[in-house]
Amino acid sequence: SPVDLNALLRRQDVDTPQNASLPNVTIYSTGGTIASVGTSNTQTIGYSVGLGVQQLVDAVPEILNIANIDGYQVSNVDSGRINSTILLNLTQLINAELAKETVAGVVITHGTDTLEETAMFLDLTINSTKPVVIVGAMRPATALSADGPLNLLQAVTLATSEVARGRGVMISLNDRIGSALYTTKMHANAPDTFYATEQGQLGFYINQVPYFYYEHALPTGKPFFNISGATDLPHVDILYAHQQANGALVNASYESGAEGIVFAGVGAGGLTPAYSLAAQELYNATGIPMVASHRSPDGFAPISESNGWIIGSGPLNPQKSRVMLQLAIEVGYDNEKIRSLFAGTMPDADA
Ligand SMILES: NC(=O)C[C@H](N)C(=O)O
Repeated sequence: SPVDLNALLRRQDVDTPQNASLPNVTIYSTGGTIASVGTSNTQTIGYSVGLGVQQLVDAVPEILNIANIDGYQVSNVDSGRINSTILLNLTQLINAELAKETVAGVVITHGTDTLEETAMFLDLTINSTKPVVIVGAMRPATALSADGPLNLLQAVTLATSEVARGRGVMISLNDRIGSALYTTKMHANAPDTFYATEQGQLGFYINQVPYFYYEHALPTGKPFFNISGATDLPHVDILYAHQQANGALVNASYESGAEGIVFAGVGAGGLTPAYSLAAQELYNATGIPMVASHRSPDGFAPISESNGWIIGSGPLNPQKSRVMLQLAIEVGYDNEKIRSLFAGTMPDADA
């Protein structure tokens, strides 16, 4: 492995009793509000990350009735600080862990702000049908009505569940189970923040038991990228479209090293005039892939014809499109292949 995992990571043998009749679940702790502490039990903003994976498990002894737990402290940061190194470590560790016959599934604890990006990245790079569950919280561990402990209990339960297999990476929070491709953070503060877009939720917990609405299924066109040799991920920026957006940002992005650009377009992926002009000029000069997504949380940016220079993101939102584009560039897709990749996610696609 190109990344020296032993140097970067400290395996924490979470000290829990082992019960041979229970399944084994490994928890990867990265930080976020679920691992945060405030100065009082009423503080729900301005708290800091501080708890390790052992403390997260200690707070919910009920978990030990469900699974034997092993854990890694992969990072302990606000999710705005998650980077390619952490992502690559996570996917390499998890792929190795899930290859072990003894492991039933894994849970990743994560800040909610960028949780959907990590979920998308893992979903496209983990090669296993075992459950992979990413979970967070909106209230710090010290708050009255902290949501982390029950969310963690549900996530571990899901990771042991036979019916959760073959569904890709699942985002689990506040009783809901959603897919990595179609779940997005909708509220900046409230505990009930993760909602699926048009494509719908996968399932729900009733008395902490996961129920799925549909038989095993994966989102249409969900690819797998083998990036086991990657040491970094390509620089891809997102430019937000709005009235009178500044076209100079397009070149600034390229000049600072972007290998691809995603636009959070207006409506169904509209770039607005100055972005459009600058982006087409940049494309003519460099050929770097540019993807038009939609700043509206739901809907589709149509995939353009193969002779068009811009590639529609289909249903994927800008942050998920960025992850998809980074991975496609990393494995060497050309622009036509990238176009087919996004086209594949459209309902009814036969691209
Ligand atoms: N609720 C949260 O976890 C938010 C936190 N700022 C994070 O994303 O790390």
